[in-house]
Amino acid sequence: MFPGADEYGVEVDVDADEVDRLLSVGPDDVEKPQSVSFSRNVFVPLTTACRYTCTYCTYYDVPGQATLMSLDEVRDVVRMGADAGCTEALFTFGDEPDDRYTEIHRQLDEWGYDDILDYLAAACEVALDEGLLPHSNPGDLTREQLADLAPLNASMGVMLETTADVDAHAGNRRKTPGQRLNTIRAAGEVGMPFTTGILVGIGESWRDRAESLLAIRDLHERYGHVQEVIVQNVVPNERSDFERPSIETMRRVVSMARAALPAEVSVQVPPNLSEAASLVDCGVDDLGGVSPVTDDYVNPDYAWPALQELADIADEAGVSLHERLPVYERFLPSEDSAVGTGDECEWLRGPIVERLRTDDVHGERLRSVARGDGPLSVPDQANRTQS
Ligand SMILES: O=c1nc2n(C[C@H](O)[C@H](O)[C@H](O)CO)c3cc(O)ccc3cc-2c(=O)[nH]1
Ligand SMILES: C[C@H]1O[C@@H](n2cnc3c(N)ncnc32)[C@H](O)[C@@H]1O
Ligand code: MET
Ligand code: SF4
Repeated sequence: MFPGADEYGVEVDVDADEVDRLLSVGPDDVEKPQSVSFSRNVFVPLTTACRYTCTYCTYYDVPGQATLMSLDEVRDVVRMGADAGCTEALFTFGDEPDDRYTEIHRQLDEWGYDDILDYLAAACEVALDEGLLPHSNPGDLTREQLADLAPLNASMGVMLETTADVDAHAGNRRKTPGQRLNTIRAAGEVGMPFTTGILVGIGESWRDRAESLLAIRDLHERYGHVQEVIVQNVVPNERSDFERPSIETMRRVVSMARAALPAEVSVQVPPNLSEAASLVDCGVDDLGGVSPVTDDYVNPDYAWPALQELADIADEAGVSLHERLPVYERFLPSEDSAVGTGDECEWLRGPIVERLRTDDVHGERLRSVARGDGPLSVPDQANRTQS
């Protein structure tokens, strides 16, 4: 069983024969997708405080130096995103800061919030109010924490990273495979469309990669909630000198991911970190969230490609490009229009469905993306006086 799995009572079924099968899979064994998708997002790094210290990470600040965005700042950035035609507010930040971050706890207390997740809920409400669909990745969560955030998120995510016990997660405050798997399972239990993935090049073996992908498949087979699996290559930064995996390595891991996962689960690579055009024929069918207005705060040295570059990636790979919402189509309410009319939706809760159906300029935009009205169509600056 994987490290830490006992502690959380997570049992995942990883078949040894399947691991062996995946170890022999390469680019010739998978089908090329017909199209690739992406989502237009605005990145909201709520806090730079984090209870962990992953050695590959340049995102977090040490206690005493961490920052917390105010809700006014959140509103400014999501509004800018909505005006630029984005559909997604991406809330990704440090895992729930521990007691060492007195500055963060003091500030949250002063603003009247119990903890960072309570504050995240308020930030999601701001994003919805400004016309965007929240996708939150605040790190590891319990089922109760996920259930509290579920009504305010179109989808959520956490990278499994790896099922292996790697030095990159060493130390007494660290990610454990058991806790990550527990988070992915909890998302399934509450019925939350979910993004997860593996980080490639942090000291894991080929066998670990195969096992990680099969662990994700097993949890998806139980709950049906995994919408996409990110195959993310580690990149060096000013804090760490991890070697970037070669393109041959990435082609083989992406092929493995495609061969491991059922067809309804997308395989994503981030186009700012990887040579995406050379990975499409290995099964990549999604380029993730791309922002016209904010940096990738997790990997700030790696700029987002412009929309034209995404079109070029698709062209070079010989597939079409289309824009999607942060939640994949199969989780949307099903009857009639792109976002349905009935009261029943298996996956999305009231505030999200209401946002999708609101009769304003942002609702129009979300519905047009849901209908698949043209890959690169962005309205001219959304006119607020009309909304
Ligand atoms: O800009 C980034 N977006 C990241 N995203 C955003 C992601 O590309 C999109 O939000 C999803 O595709 C949903 O549309 C993540 C989302 C997750 O749920 C989990 C991990 C990541 C990782 C990153 C990342 O490193 N940088
Ligand atoms: C948000 C996600 O970003 C990834 N992440 C963190 N640091 C790096 C890095 N140096 N290179 C690539 N990905 C990274 C982790 O997988 C995390 O879960
Ligand atoms: N801290 C979270 C995690 O590692 C969110 C992404 S990293 C900024 O899962
Ligand atoms: S990757 Fe996430 S959990 Fe790890 S140190 Fe960075 S912010 Fe914290």
